[in-house]
This record gives sequence, structure tokens and C-alpha cells, in this order.
Amino acid sequence: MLRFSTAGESHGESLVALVSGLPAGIPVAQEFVDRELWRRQQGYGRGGRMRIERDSAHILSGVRHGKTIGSPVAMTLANNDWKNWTEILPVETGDAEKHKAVASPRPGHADLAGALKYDFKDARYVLERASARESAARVACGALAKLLLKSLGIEVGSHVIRVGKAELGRDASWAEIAAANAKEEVFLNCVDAEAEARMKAEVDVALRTGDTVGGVFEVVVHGLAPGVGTHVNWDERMDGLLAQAVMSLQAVKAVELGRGVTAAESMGSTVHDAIAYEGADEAFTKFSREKNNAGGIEGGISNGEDVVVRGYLKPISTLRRPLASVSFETREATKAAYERSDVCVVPAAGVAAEAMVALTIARLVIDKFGGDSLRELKRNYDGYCEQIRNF
Ligand SMILES: Cc1cc2nc3c(=O)[nH]c(=O)nc-3n(C[C@H](O)[C@H](O)[C@H](O)COP(=O)(O)O)c2cc1C
Ligand SMILES: C=C(O[C@@H]1CC(C(=O)O)=C[C@@H](OP(=O)(O)O)[C@H]1O)C(=O)O
Repeated sequence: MLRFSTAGESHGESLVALVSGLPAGIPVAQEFVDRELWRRQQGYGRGGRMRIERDSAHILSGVRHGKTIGSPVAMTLANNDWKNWTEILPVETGDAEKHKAVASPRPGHADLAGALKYDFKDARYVLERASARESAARVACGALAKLLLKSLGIEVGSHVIRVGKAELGRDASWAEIAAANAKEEVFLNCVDAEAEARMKAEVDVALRTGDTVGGVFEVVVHGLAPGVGTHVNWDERMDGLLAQAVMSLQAVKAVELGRGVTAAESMGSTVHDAIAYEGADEAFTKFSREKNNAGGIEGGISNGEDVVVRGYLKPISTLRRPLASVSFETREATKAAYERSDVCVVPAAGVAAEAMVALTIARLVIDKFGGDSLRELKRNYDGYCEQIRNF
């Protein structure tokens, strides 16, 4: 079974990532993993921290001579900002300059709920782990899942379809998404220059007014065979697993599969993807669809169309013009804490969601096709593809 976990705090020495259950023989290129990490750091509207960090995964185990060997892969990702935090003292010292406490919780962040839960008078002990810095470790894990999927011809990408009120307003093809993801510069990771300019204007308003802005990213899985995931048990459904995986990312507040949201207000005749028998030669089967409102999943099972997952991000909660809060010390009204912050993270969250989606799909692929080596897994996958071609 493919499993992964992360450890590490935002301003601690390092993030840690651990992935187990990968078959042996997956080629692991350091440049690929680091490029994924770089992509997550990009995007218009990110704050000062991204000028400090330059993420790279230090692979400690599970890879030999550039290929996985079936044992758990352990990785560390250094926090460059750590050196700026080594002199910080506990809040009990009473020296405000030296302890940098977050003593007026930020509405929308984990500060208040976490401080109450863990009995901290300084919300920094909470935010250190609540911070989306952790998503860098997920991206390192996801890069390995992507490399496994790539060996089977399955690709995962993302693009931004909304920032604040500015939306793309049309479908994007896989080719457009892949081209956007291959760019050497990431701005708002939108496939359309005109829409991207409107999105930039939304970020500019937030930057100017001391506010923040959310949006929607779309993750697409291209080239996945039908039949992965299952309807037979609630916790093995691909839709449910994807929703949990993407929702678990910091600031994601809704997940949509295909056109799940508008489907609820439409008639069945316009929503469901009619079936024909005229698929292209390179398709998995001759069964084909003209449209993909289902987002590639029916009954919790992939149906051979692109899997489409959207994540809806709330606006960032740390505001340069802070909202009302209360001091932990005096219990008097004050402003929420502010030091520095991202203003818009939709492109970065999309990359983190790619990782979560890749890990989920890779897990289901390994569950179905098994294999201790990539060769064995690929033989099983190819054999199954042959079976459905002859259905
Ligand atoms: C890539 C990324 C970067 C983020 N950067 C910030 C930030 O700079 N400031 C902030 O307040 N929240 C930021 N967040 C959101 C918080 O981590 C998140 O709102 C917080 O942990 C509370 O969790 P919740 O929003 O899921 O409830 C970021 C989220 C992502 C995905
Ligand atoms: C460090 C990252 O994101 C951080 C996520 C984050 C938060 O509260 O989630 C707060 C900010 O951290 P800081 O307060 O140090 O500027 C972001 O920079 C990252 O994405 O690598």
C-alpha cells in the first residue's frame, strides 16, 4: 500500500517526507522533484518568505543509482528561514523582542482553535505546523507518485480557473494545461493571457488595500485507464479519496469533481455524458464520450476520461490591515497579528493539489495492479489495458 507522511514546522530546521509502498525501479530524477518544488513556490501574490526559500529534496533512502529500490523513501527539505529563528526565546521570558509571540489570533488561521486545544498562550506553537509550508513536503512525495504514474503514461497537471472574481470562463485542453505547467516562469498559471490579466488585477487590488484573495484551481489527470477505484466500499471510492486528499490542503474549503457544482442545478439530460462507440484508436476502449461533466469518475471508478478535480481556496487569513481580535494576555480588543504574508496562493495550492491527486491515484493504481517492481506493475497494467481493449 502506498503511504506517505510529513513532519516539520514552518520555521524549524527542516521538513521531513516519508513515502513507502513504491515499487522498485522507478527512475527518480532529482531535477524533476526539485522542479515540482520550484513550481509550488511560484505565483504572483506570494509574500517575502518565498524570496528566502529555494526548496530542494535531499533524498536519504529508498533510491539507489537513480531508481527506487522498494524500501521507504525518506527526504528532508531544509528551511532557509530557520537560521533567523534560532535565537527566539519562550514567551515566559517576557522579552517581547526575543520571543516573537503571536498573542492576538488571526481569524481564519488555526491560531485560536489550536491555542485553546493545545493550551498555548502563544499561537506560534500552533501556526508552525498549521502553516502551508508543510505542503512542500507533500509536493516532494507527490513528485515520486508522478514519476510512477508517468512510467504508465499517466500525467497530472493543474491550472488556475479563478482568482477572486476573475475567472477563466472556458474549458482548457490537456495540451494547454501541460504547456502552462512546462513554462519557465509561473505567473498565475492560467492558460489564457487575457483571463490571467484580469486575475492579476484582483491580486493587485488585494495588494493595494492590505487584503487577500482566494480562488479556484483545477487538477487534471490525463491518460488514466478506466476501472481504477471502486464502488464496492465507501472508503475505496476514487471520488471520496480525492475529495479528502485535496480538502486536506491548507485553505481549501470546497472540492468539486467534474461539474459537480453546476450539476446540482441542471437537468440530468444536460449533465450526463452520453456514451458512443467511436473512440480513437489510441483510446483505452471504443466506448467514448463527447463531454466530461463527470470529471472522469462514475461510481467512484475512473471511466477513461480525464479526471478533473477543482479546489476552492478561501482568501489568505493574515491581512496587512488586520481584522479585529483579542489579546491572549489582556483579553482586550486588538488587531490580529501581522508580520508578512502571501496575498494570493492559488497557483501554488494547485501544484500542492497535483501532488495530493497523484499520490491518491498512484495508491489506487498500486492497489489494483500490485507488483513489487515497476516492471511487474507495468506488465499488470498493460495486460489489463489489453483486456479492456478487447472487452
Ligand atoms: C501555498 C499556501 C500558502 C499559504 N500561505 C499563507 C500565508 O502566507 N499566510 C496565511 O495566513 N495563510 C497562508 N495559507 C493558508 C493557511 O495555511 C491556512 O489558512 C491555515 O493553515 C488554516 O487552515 P484552513 O484555512 O485550512 O482552515 C497558505 C496556504 C497555502 C496552500
Ligand atoms: C513557507 C511557505 O508558506 C507560508 C505559509 C504560511 C501559512 O500560514 O500557511 C505563512 C507564510 O509563512 P511566513 O509567515 O514564514 O511568511 C508563508 O510563506 C511555503 O509555502 O513554503
